[in-house]
Amino acid sequence: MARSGMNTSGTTLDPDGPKKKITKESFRHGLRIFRYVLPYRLKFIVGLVLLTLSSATTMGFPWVIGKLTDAANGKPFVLPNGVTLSITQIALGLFAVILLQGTFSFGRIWFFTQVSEFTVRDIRQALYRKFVTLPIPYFEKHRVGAITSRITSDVGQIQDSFSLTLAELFRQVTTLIVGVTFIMLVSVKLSLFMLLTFPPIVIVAMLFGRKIRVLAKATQEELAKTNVIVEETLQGINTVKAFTNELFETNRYGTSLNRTLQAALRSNLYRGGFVSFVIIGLFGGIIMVLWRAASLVAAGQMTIGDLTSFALYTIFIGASVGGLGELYGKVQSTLGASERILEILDEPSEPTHRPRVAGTVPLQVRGDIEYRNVAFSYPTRPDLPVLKNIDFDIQAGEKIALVGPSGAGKSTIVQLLMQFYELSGGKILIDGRDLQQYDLTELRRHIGIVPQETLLFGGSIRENIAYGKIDATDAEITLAARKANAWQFIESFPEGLDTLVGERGVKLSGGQRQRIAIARAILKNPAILILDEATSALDSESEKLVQSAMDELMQNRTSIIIAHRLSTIRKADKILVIDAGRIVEQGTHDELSHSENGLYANLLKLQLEVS
Ligand SMILES: Nc1ncnc2c1ncn2[C@@H]1O[C@H](COP(=O)(O)OP(=O)(O)OP(=O)(O)O)[C@@H](O)[C@H]1O
Repeated sequence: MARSGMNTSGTTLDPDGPKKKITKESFRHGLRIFRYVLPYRLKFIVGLVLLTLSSATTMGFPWVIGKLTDAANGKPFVLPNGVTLSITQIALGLFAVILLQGTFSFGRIWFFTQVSEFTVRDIRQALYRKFVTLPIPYFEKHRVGAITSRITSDVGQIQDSFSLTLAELFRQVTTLIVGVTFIMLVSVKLSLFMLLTFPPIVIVAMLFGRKIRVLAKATQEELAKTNVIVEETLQGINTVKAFTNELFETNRYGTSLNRTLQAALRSNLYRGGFVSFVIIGLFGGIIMVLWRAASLVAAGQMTIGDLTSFALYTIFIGASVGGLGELYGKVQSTLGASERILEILDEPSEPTHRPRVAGTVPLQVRGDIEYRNVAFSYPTRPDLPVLKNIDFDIQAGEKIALVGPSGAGKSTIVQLLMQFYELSGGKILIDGRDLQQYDLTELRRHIGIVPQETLLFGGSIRENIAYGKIDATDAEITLAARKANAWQFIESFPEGLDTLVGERGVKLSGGQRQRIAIARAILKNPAILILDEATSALDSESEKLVQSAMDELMQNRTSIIIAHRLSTIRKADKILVIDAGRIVEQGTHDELSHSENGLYANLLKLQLEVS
């Protein structure tokens, strides 16, 4: 699970969770993400060449400055062919170096960012395609927040890497190698002295920095905890007040705030220490090197120009050593992110959307259904059998009602028909053929569903109805809406079918939403229909409209209804009474209502009493 750090304003930072140690294995694994770069390898190579050139020009800069300083000190710069360059000429050369450096940098950024943008788009696309084809159990085992952060923050992390980190890494390493070579060329004695002084200081500073990061993270975690308290109590403010726990909650928040404060103070102590260490340690080191250098210059073993070059290279080297430490952390996060992304991409998809074998006709479904000794437990709770030995037949065109107490397993029975889960035992046949042998997509195309709670997507009513058949014409949509008794209310909106619904649109009532769902199903025109009746009561007018729309929809289809209303149950050809995952009774309404001690007769009595 990704854990998010928080900055002091409480927004989420650093979504990469626990960092991984860079091992050969994790490195090799993370590198697989590069296959998404392959299509853009030409751009990548151009970027790399420009990066090399820009690094080279950067490294040439201190060298030319040294020559300029020497020229100022009366030691002219002589080219290998014997030509002496004037100060102006050297300065012009310096200008040329900078001009090149600027141009190369532009090109490098342009090419690398292109590669990263294209790559990131492809990775997001691949992830999304994977998400929607993952089987349902995956979504029950993982939180949606965790899944979406793969496509947002993890991909973002990778984007940074391709556009920045990689280039930085390359540059720092070349700076280090070239820089050390150059200072060695300038003065071996001073270089050795410098290398013994500086790197240890930089390494200590890095360790210091790491400690500070750990402490900062602890502060952020404490802060996150205080935020949880605020959120929790504000969301449940009614409960807080009803239990008169205002003082208790205030104290709880206060305690948590104090913990944040302590953590923050501790981290600030280190922060202060770090700054004074940098001032004393780093500048102390500089003083020591300068002292040594000054002695060398005084002894005539080194020119002022060499000293200048040397000092500049030293600064470059120091910066790159420091930068490498930071980059190490970034590479770690990137490897972690890419591993998490690859993990999802490697998940097996549902075998949907298999291309149809050429020459075969589209699947026709009549609608005979058989459940043969079906046993089932949910993958998240494998030890809890939800269905046991479910065995029944439905002839094409029949209406079957599933009734039974809450939690009996009715919804589970119909979910299995959609093949959302794998059976633990037994089999389900449609038109005499095992469900397993169907192409999932083709099969689901023939099953329609009207759920208890209709999910409307943000958009127009038209789009929401057309969800049942994406390419439906306006006439088809209108006809479906009419048949679903939805046209009346749609017409009453000024924008008609274009009325926006969902989060930012009009709010439809429960009955209206159901009729939209029915219109969707009518458009889809499936051979098999699953109706999950809403338990919440509608007013009688709305109830009548929904009921007659459902009757219209059920005509000439095999229908399985999770029934809560007597009127529906009476009309069913057969009723299956489910209790604790078994079929305990089956028959028509008349048969079952007369069996004295039957569960159905009892449920019936209860419902009559309620109404
Ligand atoms: N996704 C799931 N993961 C794990 N267990 C589940 C899941 N969905 C349902 N269950 C469990 O399976 C059992 C049967 O649930 P199901 O939803 O099929 O009952 P139901 O008869 O449709 O109930 P209701 O009438 O209240 O909707 C319940 O014990 C429930 O807790």
